[in-house]
Amino acid sequence: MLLQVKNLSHTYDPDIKSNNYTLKDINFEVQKGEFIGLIGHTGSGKSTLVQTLNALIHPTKGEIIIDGQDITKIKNLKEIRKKVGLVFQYPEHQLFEENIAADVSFGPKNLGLNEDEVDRRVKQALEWVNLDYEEFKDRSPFRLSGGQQRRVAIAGVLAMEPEILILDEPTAGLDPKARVELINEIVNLKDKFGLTIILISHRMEEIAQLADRILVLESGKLVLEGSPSYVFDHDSYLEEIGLGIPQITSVMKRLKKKLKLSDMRTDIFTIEDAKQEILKVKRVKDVR
Ligand SMILES: Nc1ncnc2c1ncn2[C@@H]1O[C@H](COP(=O)(O)OP(=O)(O)OP(=O)(O)O)[C@@H](O)[C@H]1O
Repeated sequence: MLLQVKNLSHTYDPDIKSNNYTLKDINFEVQKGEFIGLIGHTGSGKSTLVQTLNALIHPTKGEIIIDGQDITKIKNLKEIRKKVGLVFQYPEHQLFEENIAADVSFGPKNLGLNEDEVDRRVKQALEWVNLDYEEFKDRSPFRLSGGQQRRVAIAGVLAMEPEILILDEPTAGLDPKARVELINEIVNLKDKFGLTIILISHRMEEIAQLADRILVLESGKLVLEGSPSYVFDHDSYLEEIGLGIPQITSVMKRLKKKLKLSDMRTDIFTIEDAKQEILKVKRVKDVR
């Protein structure tokens, strides 16, 4: 088991007896190479949770065990940053160096690595996010498209070679084309390098297509957990807590009900899969 979160609670209130907890007794596990989707209504505690995972926030109670070690007890933050990389919402706001190579090398340099190793990591990280090193290394991060800036910011975290990559709404504010490109990069990171990823997103389509498993937070509690098929089958409950299901899944559910197609699958997350399922059900009906 790569990550175990045990009885994790957090309050921002200095008076911990106030019972004003943002995270409430959260327990979950993540296997190496898994892609976890983290969803929840705004203010449910998603960002707080992921910030405890890379020690930006010290939780009020509980354990976060990575590779058998409770990171809430580790004093050396560099040790934790090597294990867990966190890409914040709008990470381009944190680009600050005059060129891209300098920006991406900031983290590895801070680890005290030698120059050759820093260079190797910068080249590799840029390659991982599909930015050509020679073409981009000397360019200013401020003269890139929004999608490219985001990729440079992600490269900066990847250059730390973390075991777990956490992305907090990586596609927020990008246009559809840049969004699709960035999602493809993220899929590549998992498929090619077997990286363990935790992704926060308000876009249910994105989560459904990417995640192996989804965690649902509501008012600081982990209220639902399972495969996309399982989680998005709880549409009434999700609606109650202010969340939707992917639009295409909703269309399939309505079609099934309206046309009384009892055999039709509704755990469908892409237009292509919807088309195939409708054709399949139609063929079965025609044969009958
Ligand atoms: N630094 C802080 N001090 C006090 N309260 C905070 C702080 N950061 C967040 N909170 C509160 O904790 C709760 C959870 O916030 P958090 O940002 O973790 O939610 P979220 O699910 O990530 O929301 P969003 O989807 O809007 O990003 C909210 O009520 C928020 O106001």
